[in-house]
Amino acid sequence: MPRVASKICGLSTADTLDAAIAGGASHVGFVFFPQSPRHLTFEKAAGLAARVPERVGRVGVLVDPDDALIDAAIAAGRLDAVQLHKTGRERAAAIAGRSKLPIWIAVAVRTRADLDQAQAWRGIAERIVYDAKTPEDALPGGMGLRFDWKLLDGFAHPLPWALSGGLSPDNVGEAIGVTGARMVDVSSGVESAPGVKDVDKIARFLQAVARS
Ligand SMILES: O=C(O)c1ccccc1NCC(=O)[C@H](O)[C@H](O)COP(=O)(O)O
Repeated sequence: MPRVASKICGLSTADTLDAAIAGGASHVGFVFFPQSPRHLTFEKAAGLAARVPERVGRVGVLVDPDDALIDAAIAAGRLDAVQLHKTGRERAAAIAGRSKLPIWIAVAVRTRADLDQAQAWRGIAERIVYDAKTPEDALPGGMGLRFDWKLLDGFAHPLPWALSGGLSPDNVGEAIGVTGARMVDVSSGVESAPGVKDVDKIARFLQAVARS
């Protein structure tokens, strides 16, 4: 088991899912957001979820979802956790109560002040995913953007957390060294084109994490 856990997000094919599992990912991410090039139909998610062994967590990535979407995603993806983007505190608490699953909250970071939002999630979220803030008209994640990792220096994390945003096989070792992250999350950094995961990049990313 590597010292640092990894979530490979936005998987949509059996071969890239298998590469993430074989490479030692602790979690795999399934995106349920039609605007994303990584969006999964429920049928596809069910097929992928069936390939994931018990030791690997299945995380559903959703953007302010309604109950019908949450319920269908949990069932199809056999989810172990729900990662929420752009979802308010009350709504996230309702989703936690309804789903009985751990909630991961994406906190969009550009400045040090953005980190303070993490405090509000005590008692609701199991984990904070610090991700780079994206432009208003863009996807809330999976954009390959990174924030200044130094912003995390000395920050008193209220909850377990993961580092995300613009990570790649070439920079993840440095990112772990600078931030002390115990979990990292990647999507576009292990792709050859938006939504197209690359088995070699996935393997290189997980090897770099294992070395750090
Ligand atoms: O990846 C998506 O398409 C996506 C769409 C809508 C909301 C969230 C999304 N991704 C969330 C993730 O967990 C990504 O892994 C994270 O944003 C990092 O992405 P990247 O910078 O491309 O590694």
